[in-house]
Amino acid sequence: MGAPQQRPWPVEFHSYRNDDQWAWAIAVAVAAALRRDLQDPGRARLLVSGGRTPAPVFRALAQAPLDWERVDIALVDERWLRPDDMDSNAYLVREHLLRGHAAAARFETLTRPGRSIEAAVADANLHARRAPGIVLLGMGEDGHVASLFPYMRGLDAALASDNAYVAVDAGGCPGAGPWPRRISLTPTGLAPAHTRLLLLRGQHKRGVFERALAGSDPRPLPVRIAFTTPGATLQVHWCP
Ligand SMILES: O=C(O)[C@H](O)[C@@H](O)[C@H](O)[C@H](O)COP(=O)(O)O
Repeated sequence: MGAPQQRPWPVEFHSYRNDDQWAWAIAVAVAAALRRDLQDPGRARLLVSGGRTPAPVFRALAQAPLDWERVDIALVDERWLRPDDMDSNAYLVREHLLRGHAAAARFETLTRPGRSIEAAVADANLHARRAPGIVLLGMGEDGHVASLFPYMRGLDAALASDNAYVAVDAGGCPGAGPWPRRISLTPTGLAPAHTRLLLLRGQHKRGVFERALAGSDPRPLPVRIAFTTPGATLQVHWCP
C-alpha cells in the first residue's frame, strides 16, 4: 500500500499493487468502521454503490465476523429496474454481499415491483432519516458518482436538493448506459456519514479523479461532491 498523500481537499489516497490487496484492505476498513458503530446500542447503517467495481470488496466484507443482524445495508443509487433484475444494483448486493456472515444483515432495496419511482424516492427519504455511518462510493469512467452524471438534466436541482435521494433522468448521458431512469443519493444524503470511501480501479479512473481534484465544479465531474460536500474526509482506495 502506498503512503497516503496530502491534497488540498480532505482526501486520503491509498494505492495497492493488485485487486486482491485492494479488496481486502477496503473490506478491513469497512468492517472496522462497522464494528465501531456496533459498539453503540441500536443499528449500524452502510450505504453501498453498484456497478462492477465493488463485487470483490463485497465478497471479502461478507466474511467479516460482525453482528450483521444489527446492520442495515442500503444503496447509494439504483437503476429503475426490478430488484431481481440481473442489471440492478440490488442484485449485485444479494449476489456478492449478502453471503456468509453478512447474510444476516437487513437489506433495503430502492425499488420494489408495483411501486412508482416517486413512491420509491419518498420511501428512500424516509429511511434516510437514519443517517448512514459508512458510504461506499464508486465512480464511472465519465466522472459520475452515484447516479449523478455530467451535465445531466436536473443535475443542479439534485445537487441542491434538501432530500437525501432524488429521481433522475439521465437520458442522453452515455455513462448511464441503457438505464437512464434512476434513483440517486444527493450531497445532502452523503453529508452525515462519518466514513466516506471511494473505490477506484484502473489508470483511466485514476486520471479522471486527479482531474476532479483540480477543481470544484461538480457539473462536468459530479464525483467532486465526494470531497466538496462538507463532512468526513474522503478515503480513496485505488488499484491498477
Ligand atoms: O448504478 C450504477 O451505475 C452505480 O452505482 C454507479 O454509480 C457506479 O458506482 C459507477 O457507475 C461505477 O461503475 P463501475 O464500477 O461499473 O465502473
